[in-house]
Formats: sequence, structure tokens, C-alpha cells
Amino acid sequence: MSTDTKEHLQLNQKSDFSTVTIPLSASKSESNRVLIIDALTEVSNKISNLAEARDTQTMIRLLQTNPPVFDVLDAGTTMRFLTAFAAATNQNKVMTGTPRMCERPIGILVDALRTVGAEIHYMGVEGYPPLAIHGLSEQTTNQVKIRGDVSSQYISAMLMIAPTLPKGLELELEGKVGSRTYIEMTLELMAQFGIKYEWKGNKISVDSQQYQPTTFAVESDWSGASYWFSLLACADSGSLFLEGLKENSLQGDSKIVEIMDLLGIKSTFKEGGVLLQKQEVKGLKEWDFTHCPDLAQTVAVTCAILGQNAIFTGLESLKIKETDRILALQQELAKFNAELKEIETEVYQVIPSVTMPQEVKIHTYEDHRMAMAFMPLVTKTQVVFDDPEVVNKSYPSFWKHCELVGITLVNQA
Ligand SMILES: O=C(O)C1=C[C@@H](OP(=O)(O)O)[C@@H](O)[C@H](O)C1
Ligand SMILES: C=C(OP(=O)(O)O)C(=O)O
Repeated sequence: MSTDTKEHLQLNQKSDFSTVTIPLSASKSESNRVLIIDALTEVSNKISNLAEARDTQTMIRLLQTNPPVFDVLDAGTTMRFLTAFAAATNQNKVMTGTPRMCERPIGILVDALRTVGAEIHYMGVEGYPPLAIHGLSEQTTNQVKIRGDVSSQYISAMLMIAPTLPKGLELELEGKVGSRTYIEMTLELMAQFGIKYEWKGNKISVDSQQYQPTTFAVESDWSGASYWFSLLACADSGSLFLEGLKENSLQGDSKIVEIMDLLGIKSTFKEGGVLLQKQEVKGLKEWDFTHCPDLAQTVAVTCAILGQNAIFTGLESLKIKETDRILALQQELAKFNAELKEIETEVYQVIPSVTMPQEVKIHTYEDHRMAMAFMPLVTKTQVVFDDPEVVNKSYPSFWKHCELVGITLVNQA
């Protein structure tokens, strides 16, 4: 995935951010769910605006070609959702991915699938991919206990297959539940495809039933939108129109509206998207990222640039994502004299930058969000990325969209 090309980011000083429209690409989270639901629906659906994200394109390719080995590359949802899908559709399948994917835990999902009767073996380290799935020939029970504090993707994966299981599923969520908004997204999408469910306390029940053919258009990606909020917050002036975002979104990362309201961005929903304008910085004192973990990098960099000593909590899941995002943030923020300091167990403080070097070389750790989150630094200094193509995981058009606001990648190799 990495190339040797070092590319620096250049902000054209004459660039005028006002009235620039960003044609955001679609959400990979919504896309990957509707693709699984579509594959589990007996009659065909009309689905439009699927994400260009590599994670989604990988899902499409694997579902269409159905090879004996599902190599998901670095896509977490693709790994977790296809594991449950392959088991529920009683297939023999090897699940694998990049070396990092094989370090991301999957034991909680495997245990849940084994509880309902699936036969799954670890081919390497217990609890981690690669896996050998040998189907689910008979459902043994519909009662499953599942931890909610590691990744919500295991819960979403179980929920999507639940209606297709002969006995349905009663899922009991144990412990703290992180990324809850993604579980809500899963259930809401299932409901849009005709599924009835009940969520009371820590129990989610889904009876055996059929997905109904539906017409569905995927919304633009709020996680991808966050980088544009951040850019405008860090810029001296301007306004941006982000296309395809809705005020009532299924995506929990739409929380960025509230966060950025504190960091100097006014959001106005209009026909076809949201208009971002500058306003005074009210100040971000603290934020809990438990239910919007993918926003943490964006907001950390924004605070570091804007001089906000914010307290961040709910970052527990960041260590098992595309990279250890806590460590990655700490190392890269230090390059412009900012910090993400653990002041108590799992409580972090952003200590903003006071002096900005003339150039900052950002290492991207094979993590798309490390590249995109640090892009707004271009408003303050020259930025060099070791692997700009890393953005392809979720947002292949990212650098093309940067050009719309006068930010260009210049090859230094
Ligand atoms: O279900 C989803 O689409 C996602 C859930 C979140 O993961 P966790 O549940 O592991 O926090 C999020 O970080 C990821 O980018 C997408
Ligand atoms: C964590 C992410 O994705 P996944 O877990 O699906 O690889 C992400 O996109 O930030």
C-alpha cells in the first residue's frame, strides 16, 4: 500500500474558499450494510450511490465473485460483516486481510457465531484472522451474549444475519457499549428493509423474517465531511458547501456539527447539503468520543491548531483500528509541538501547538484518517505525507476535492 513517493501539500494563497462545493463521496458504513442486506434479500433491491471507498469496492467484488478466500484487505466492516454472512449462508470460506487486519481482534464475533452453531477455526492466532469458516448447518440457540466494549461491528454483523436465522436472535449486550450509533444505524437500515426488531435495555431481539425489497440511496459520508469542517475551522476565512449530507442522518459522525459549532463553524442545512461558514470560536472544553471514534483524529488536530486545551475521553477503541491511533496521533502532533497527553487513565488532553515548524512530515501509518485529519495543517505550514494514497480506504477522491479549495499535492520524489 505504501509508496516511496513523498508528496507535499501546498495551499494556493490566492485560493478563495467561499462558495466552493465539495461533492462528498458516500458513506462506506451505510454502503457495506446495505450490500450485506441486499445479499440476504431474496428479491433484488434498488440501491444507489454506493461508496467509492476501497472498503466498499472490496465488499462488492467479494460478494459478486464469491472466491473461496475472502481477502478483505484492511476493511474492518468488510471482515466482520462477511464473516457473519459466510457463516449464516452456510459457506466454506477463508477470511483474511492485511497483516494489520490479522492483528485486529475478531474473537467476540467468532464466539457469538459459534454459540448459534457456526463452525469456525482460527488458522493462525486464536482470536484473530485468518479464519476458516465451515458454515452453520443447524442453529443451536437464539440466545447470544456479546460484549459491547471492543467493537460494535461484531454486534452489527450478528444483527444483520439475525432475520435469516431460523430461530432469529436475542442478543444480550454486555458491559459498556461503544460506537452505539453504528448499532442504531444497522437496526435503522434493517428496518428500512422491512425488518422488525425490539431493543429494550441491553437486549436486542430480532425474529426470523425476510428482508423486503427496497429502494435506498446511500447518504454522503459524515466521517469524510469532518475534514472539511476542520479545514474551514483552521482557515482564516471562507465558506464551503458539502453536498449530499442530511440533517437527520443515520451516521453518528454527524455529531461533527455540534463539535465544530464550538470550534468556529456554523452549519446551515439547505436543499442538497450543508453550508459551512465561519463564526467565533466558542471553545471545546471536553468531548466524549465513545460513539463517534472516527472523529477523534479530526478534532484532535483541529484543537491542536486552534489552541484548544480540550479533554478527550472515549478513545479506548482507537488502539485497535487501522493503526494504534492514540500513538499515531501523539507521534505526529509532536512534530508541530502539540501533544495528546494521557492525564489520567483513558483521559487525554490536547496541548496545542505554540510554535509551528516551516515544514511538517506526516507519517500516515497505513491509516487513511491520519492523512486526512492532518490535511488542515496546510493552513499553517507546509505538510509532507509519506503515503497520500492511503486515503483510498474510505475517500479515494479526497485529494481531488482538495484541489477544489486550492490545496494541491506536489510530488517531491
Ligand atoms: O460499523 C461501522 O460501520 C463502523 C463502526 C466503528 O467501529 P467500532 O465499532 O469498531 O468502533 C467505526 O470506527 C468504523 O469506522 C465503522
Ligand atoms: C475504523 C475504521 O474502519 P474499519 O474498522 O471498518 O476498518 C475507519 O474507517 O476509521
